[in-house]
Amino acid sequence: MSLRRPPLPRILLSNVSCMRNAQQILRHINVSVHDGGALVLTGSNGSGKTTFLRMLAGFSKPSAGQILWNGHDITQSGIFHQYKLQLNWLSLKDAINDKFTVLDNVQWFEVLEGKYGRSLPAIELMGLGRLAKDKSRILSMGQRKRLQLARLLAIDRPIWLLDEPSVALDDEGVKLLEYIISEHRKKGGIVIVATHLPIEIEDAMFLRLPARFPRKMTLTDMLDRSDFVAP
Ligand SMILES: Nc1ncnc2c1ncn2[C@@H]1O[C@H](COP(=O)(O)OP(=O)(O)OP(=O)(O)O)[C@@H](O)[C@H]1O
Repeated sequence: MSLRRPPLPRILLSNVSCMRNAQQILRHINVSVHDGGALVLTGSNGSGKTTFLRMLAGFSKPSAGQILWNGHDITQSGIFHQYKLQLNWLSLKDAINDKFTVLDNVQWFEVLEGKYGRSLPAIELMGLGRLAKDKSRILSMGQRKRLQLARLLAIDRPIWLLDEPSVALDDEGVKLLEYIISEHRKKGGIVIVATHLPIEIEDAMFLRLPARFPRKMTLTDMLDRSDFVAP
């Protein structure tokens, strides 16, 4: 009988902690993500969701523990060089040049990636086809977000790191976001999302980061606690 080893997770966080300005933001995080997997980060404002994504993107390093990609520590320079080519980062800063057309704002990234022909279909899928030749400065907030999502599709890298991707999207936009996440995962892509808003992602793992500054207990909290005895 041959015993097959379980496949190595594509991404593994092993006992990862992160400090910012001498303050502990993330503490002892252990999580693994396989191809086709999705991880949803939730938690209150300031709990460290963006910090988590930035660490995965390599913008900051863990203060303890390791982030492994294919079993290799991403902070090693040779590995990081290959790892960063796998990443597609979507943040609240949209990096849209208002003077460029909608199409140019997607195509420019696609060309840098050495790819061709994906931008217009992506823009159309995201419902911006009619605006493709317009200057990006006329876009609404939700349309700007759709443009960012079109970029994800045009660049087409395997690991998506999405910081609040549904902010400013209408219901149809959220459905499109859910659709492209699902299609990406079917191809073996990985999606890691920080969000406050509900996004339907099938079989996603959820990681709720604890509040960094828990609010003070109110009288109601105290009365709700079964072990609380009034003085
Ligand atoms: N550059 C920095 N230097 C020092 N502290 C920082 C820095 N960036 C973020 N922080 C702190 O790290 C903590 C976590 O911030 P982070 O942006 O990761 O939270 P978040 O969960 O994404 O919050 P939100 O839900 O508001 O987007 C916050 O207390 C914040 O003040």
